[in-house]
Amino acid sequence: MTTIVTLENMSKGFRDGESFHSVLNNVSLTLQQGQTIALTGPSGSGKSTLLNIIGGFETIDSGDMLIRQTGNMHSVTKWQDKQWSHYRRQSLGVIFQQFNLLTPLNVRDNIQFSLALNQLAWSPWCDELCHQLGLTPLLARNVENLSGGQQQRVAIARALAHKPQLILADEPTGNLDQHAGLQVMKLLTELAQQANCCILMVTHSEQCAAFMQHRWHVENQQIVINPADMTLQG
Ligand SMILES: Nc1ncnc2c1ncn2[C@@H]1O[C@H](COP(=O)(O)OP(=O)(O)OP(=O)(O)O)[C@@H](O)[C@H]1O
Repeated sequence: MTTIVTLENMSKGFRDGESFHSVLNNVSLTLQQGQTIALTGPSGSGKSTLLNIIGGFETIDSGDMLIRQTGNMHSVTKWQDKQWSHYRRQSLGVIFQQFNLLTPLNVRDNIQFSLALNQLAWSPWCDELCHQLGLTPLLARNVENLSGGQQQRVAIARALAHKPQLILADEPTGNLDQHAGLQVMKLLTELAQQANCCILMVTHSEQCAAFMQHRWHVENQQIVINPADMTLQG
C-alpha cells in the first residue's frame, strides 16, 4: 500500500485568552491509498481539527506532517501557500459542513469550476455523479436557491468530480434523508474502489461508519485505531 499522509508525533492546541487548550497530543498515524476510515469520537474531541490539519487549514504546533506529492513524501513544515493550494486543488476533495459553494453560479458551474482548476473537462463520471446524487434536474439552478440537502449534494459532487487521492469529509450526510445518505455512502465507496482514493470521514452514524473499512476513534487527545467493540458516541 502507498502512504499518502503521515503524522509524526503531532500536537495541536488552541489558545483561549491566557490559557492553552491541548486538543491532539503526540499523534502518529498514516493514511494509505485506497483506505476508507470512519472517524468517531465525542463532541469537541478534535475530529474536525484533525481533518483541518490534514487539509492544511490549521497548522500544527509540534511534530511533523508529510504528504505525498509527485511520487515522494514531503514535510509540510516549509510549505508556502503555493504548495498548499497545489495539494488542495489536485489531491484533495473536501466535504465540510460549510459548503462554500460559489453562490452566483449554478450547479453545473460549481462542479465545472473545481474541474477547471485542474484543467479537466466534464466527464462521464461527472454525469454519473450528478445522476446518483439526484442533481441532473438541478444543473441549471442557482445554488443559492437550493435547500440545505441539495447544496450538500452539490458540495459532494464538486469534491468528487476530479477523483482526488484523498477525501476529507465532515458528516457528509448530515443534512440528507436516509435514502440520499445511503446513496452518498455508496458513491464514496465506489469512488474509493474505482480511483483507489483514501477517505477520512467524520461521522456519528453507525450506518455510515459501516461503509468504511476502518474505524478510528478520537479520545483523550489520541487517535485509537480500529478500537475493538467500539460504541459510536455523539
Ligand atoms: N479555531 C479554534 N480556536 C479555538 N479553539 C478551537 C478552534 N477550533 C477548534 N477549537 C477547539 O478544539 C476542540 C476540538 O474541536 P473540534 O471542532 O475539532 O471537535 P469535534 O470533535 O470535531 O467536535 P464536534 O463533534 O462537536 O464537531 C474544541 O474544544 C474546540 O472548541
